[in-house]
Amino acid sequence: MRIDIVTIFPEFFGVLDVSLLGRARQGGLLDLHVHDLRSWTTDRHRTVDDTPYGGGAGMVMKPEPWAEALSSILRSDGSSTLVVPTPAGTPFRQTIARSLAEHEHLVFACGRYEGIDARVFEWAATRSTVVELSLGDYVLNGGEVAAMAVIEAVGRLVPGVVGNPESLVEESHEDGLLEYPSYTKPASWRGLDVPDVLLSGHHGRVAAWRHEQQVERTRRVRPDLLPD
Ligand SMILES: COc1ccc(Cn2ccc3ccc(-c4cc(N)[nH]n4)cc32)cc1
Repeated sequence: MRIDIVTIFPEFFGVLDVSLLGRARQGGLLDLHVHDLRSWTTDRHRTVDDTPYGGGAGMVMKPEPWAEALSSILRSDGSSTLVVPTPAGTPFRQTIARSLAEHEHLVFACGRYEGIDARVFEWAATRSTVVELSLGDYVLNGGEVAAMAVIEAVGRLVPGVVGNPESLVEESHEDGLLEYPSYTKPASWRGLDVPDVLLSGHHGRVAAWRHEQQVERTRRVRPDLLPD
């Protein structure tokens, strides 16, 4: 999978050189490139924003630099998917992460200010698939944090990135339920004991207990995830 990120803060993504995704990049599993939007400006001040038509506070990102950047990054055969973090997007969930992990080329458009001129996405939709995503019902200052979260959630699903694919199966949201509580040594810690069933060595009972814990935790914390 190739991932391109366009941002006015390229240094923000330095962290993608470390940890799991860093190793995946070195191993050639993830081909990740970060671009500075200002590279596609033509004026002396490298301007990327201007005042909003219709008035209002803040500034809007100009369409021209974005069109120049995306024209040189989006694939000409229409196979690219443009991922646009925005407060007004579809809520990002594990189902979307799984779907995006199947795509060959993801391009992340990280806006700032009050967002990007809306015509950019109308134009981009004629040459790519455009997916507008919200990280949640709260407001960030730009798209970078959201893009980082989506890239990590998607990147870890790419075959080979996570050492043991089994560990991807029993995770929160993977089967529509929250994960069960996990424990490790010591069996007793500050007067708190690991549930006996986990020490029983009886795999069937352990599996049943873990599923019960998933359902109970989901019912308590996220009843919205349970079927009516
Ligand atoms: C019109 O209201 C606003 C419009 C934009 C902004 C700042 N901003 C600029 C680009 C950008 C991209 C994503 C997000 C974002 C995504 C989620 N889930 N929260 N916030 C925020 C973003 C603030 C408010």
